[in-house]
Amino acid sequence: MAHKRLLCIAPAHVDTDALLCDTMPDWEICSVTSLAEAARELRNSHYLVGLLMHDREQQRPGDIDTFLRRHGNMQWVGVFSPRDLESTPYRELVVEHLCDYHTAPADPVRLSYTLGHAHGWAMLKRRRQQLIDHGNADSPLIGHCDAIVRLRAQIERVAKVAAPVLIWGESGSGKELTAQAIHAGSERAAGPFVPINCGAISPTLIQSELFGYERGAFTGATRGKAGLIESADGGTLFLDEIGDLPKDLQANLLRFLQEKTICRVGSTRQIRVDVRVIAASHVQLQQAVDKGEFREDLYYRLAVLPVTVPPLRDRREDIVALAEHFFQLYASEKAPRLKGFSDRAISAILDHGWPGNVRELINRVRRAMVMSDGRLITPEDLGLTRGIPAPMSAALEDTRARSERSALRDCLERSGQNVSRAARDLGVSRTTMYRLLSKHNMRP
Ligand SMILES: Nc1ncnc2c1ncn2[C@@H]1O[C@H](COP(=O)(O)OP(=O)(O)OP(=O)(O)O)[C@@H](O)[C@H]1O
Repeated sequence: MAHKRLLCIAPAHVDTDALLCDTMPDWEICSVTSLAEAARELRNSHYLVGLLMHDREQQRPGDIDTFLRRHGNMQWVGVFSPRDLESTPYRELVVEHLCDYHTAPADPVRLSYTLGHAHGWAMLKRRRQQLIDHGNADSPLIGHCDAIVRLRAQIERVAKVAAPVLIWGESGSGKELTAQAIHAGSERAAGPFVPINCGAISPTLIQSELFGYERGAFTGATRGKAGLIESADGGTLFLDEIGDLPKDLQANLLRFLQEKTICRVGSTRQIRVDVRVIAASHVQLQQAVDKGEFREDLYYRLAVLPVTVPPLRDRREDIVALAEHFFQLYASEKAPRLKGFSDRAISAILDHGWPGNVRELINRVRRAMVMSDGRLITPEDLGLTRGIPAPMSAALEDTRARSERSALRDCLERSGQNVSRAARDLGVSRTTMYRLLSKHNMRP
């Protein structure tokens, strides 16, 4: 059992020994009388739990807010007079920063239970953070379900050999992450990992992008340039959406895979390149081969080691852990009061089909973290309300409008009233940003 330590901030006239020591004999308690003294103590010592017994004469709400914001990694319990709790700034403090509160005069026994719970809660959070920080140190892929355990084992196996890998998986399921993991686990880990999305480069440019060009190869080519294959020398080339590679380039790629040499556009000189190729596709390439859209010989060259990334809907046991991982990952974008997911949100996450896979999950969680108005993310914040008994639509509209207004205000404030930056932070276009500002009668 971890040693329990409490930092207690109380006015000088409160006898904290008499209040706490009898009911909390197993705790080590440090009592201080001001926020400044508490800040000094926290610079030198580590505490999981703090008790703030409010001193109206000495502590203004703004000072308490600044102090608790700075020390938000602890669990704080407050004791306030009933009069304090009638005023909005104090109620805001309680909601924003405290895990629980009592009204003065506090009952020692009840207070000791609350502090015990706060300590248990802090331990759980610390354990979860340790898992997030270190639990997956060997693999960037979060998850413990059978499908991910199998995928990790496959990655480990194919990383050890040099043959080409063909990764299949739905869009957003983690194909590039899988390719990165194979590269990181291979002998080439110190070399470059060069990704290229074959579907995103125009067919007229892809040849020179991949193979490079010599000076004078075409109008405007005033200097020669190495292509992506050359720049991956000693490392791994990741060809995403390989099914989109034009037919003539499929022939060039096949030649490179067979001969390990390339020819820049506008040159006949063969350049030897040492690259491992990992290709990926969201369509079953075999079907493209059957339809004559993809060269069969290239397919067999690439598919020496096939790896399948399962869709998120087949990894139900991991979805909540992934959602919580991304909540932690983007914690700096959320309001301090936001503590996690409501039970309804967890049910909605589990019920959703995730057609956009992990990328959709990331986008929904990030959006919810910006839009949420409360302490816990709701299905509405995630945009997952289908199939869940909805609150009355007027109330929902009202909640949504309030969320939008507060997200717009926060983002504009953070960006120094810069509309483009605020739009980027919110993940919307500038046009949508202006539409939202006008809808809410707001001006940057
Ligand atoms: N198991 C996982 N653990 C943690 N993050 C993941 C996991 N799977 C995917 N991601 C994250 O999800 C996002 C999408 O993954 P990735 O880009 O690898 O998917 P993809 O299948 O290559 O997508 P596309 O087909 O659209 O190119 C990335 O931010 C990635 O880091």
